[in-house]
Amino acid sequence: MILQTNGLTKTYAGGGGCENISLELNRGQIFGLLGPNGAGKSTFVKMVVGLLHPTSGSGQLFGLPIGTAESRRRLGYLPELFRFQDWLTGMEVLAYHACLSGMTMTQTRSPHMIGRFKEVLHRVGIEHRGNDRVRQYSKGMQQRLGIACALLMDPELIILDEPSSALDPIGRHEVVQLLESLRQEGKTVFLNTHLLEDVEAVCDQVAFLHQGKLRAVGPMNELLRHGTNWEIHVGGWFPELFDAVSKKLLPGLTFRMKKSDESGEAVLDVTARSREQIGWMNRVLIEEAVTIYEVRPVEGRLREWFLSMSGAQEEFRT
Ligand SMILES: Nc1ncnc2c1ncn2[C@@H]1O[C@H](COP(=O)(O)OP(=O)(O)OP(=O)(O)O)[C@@H](O)[C@H]1O
Repeated sequence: MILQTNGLTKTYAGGGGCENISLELNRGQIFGLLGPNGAGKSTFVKMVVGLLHPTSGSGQLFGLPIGTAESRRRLGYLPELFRFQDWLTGMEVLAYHACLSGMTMTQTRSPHMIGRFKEVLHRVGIEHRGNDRVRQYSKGMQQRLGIACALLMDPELIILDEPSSALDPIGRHEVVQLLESLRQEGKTVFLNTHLLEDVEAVCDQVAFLHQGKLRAVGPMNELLRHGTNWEIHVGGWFPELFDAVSKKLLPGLTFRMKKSDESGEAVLDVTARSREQIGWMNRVLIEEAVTIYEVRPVEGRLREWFLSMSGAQEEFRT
């Protein structure tokens, strides 16, 4: 096991933080931690890398207590809000990070290390800018440099907090490819991100944080299979029913009209947290004298899952 946390909790003075997080991360996995803004994702990661002291709970990295220098030796980390010394060149930033990892300046000037700096810059696609100062980099290039810093010492575990937030679609695609190549090399990756397409493309395991609490964790295929999206084909539908039905729904249960025609036949696209909620939806429809012709699950997508887990109460009308 690479990472294990037991009831990890951080409570900030003004509230917020995260509560009682127990997670396990196995070697070779790409793990995606999802959640809306302010859910507590960065707080969790900061405790794991030793930047924040937990209020309670514990964790082990490589079997060593989190927060210790020893537990960090095999770890590469890209913080969410990174700021580099913008008067340094990309190569110099990497040399500085090598020194932070325990090397001397003389060692960073060895042909081996110069080669390594060029290699990681190449890996993130900015090798041609290595001798330019960081202040001349775009935000996306700085983010790429941050990923290069995380990979620099060839860590076994790479923790990336929002690695693609400043990248254009090509850059994001390249990050997904990079993550896949890291997995092929047997590395383990922990990813905090809002970019659901990236998570869908690459993660094996997904956890969902909401208001500081862990709401779900498991293999992505399994979580999506527990399908949150259903189609209900009905008869006897008329537009005024939309509000009547909406008023009776439970948190996490939402629907939109997918199709409807003048004869009163309609297809409702329903997002639910559980099968029981679909039972409730059927009951509500029957109470409104709607005829149900067919109820069937639709293969889930991460976006729908994310919205239903967040308890999004938005209803869409088409
Ligand atoms: N240093 C701090 N002091 C006080 N409260 C904080 C601090 N850092 C974060 N918080 C609060 O803790 C909660 C979780 O914040 P955190 O940054 O961990 O969330 P997040 O899921 O990473 O959000 P985002 O996706 O927006 O980066 C929020 O309510 C936030 O306001």
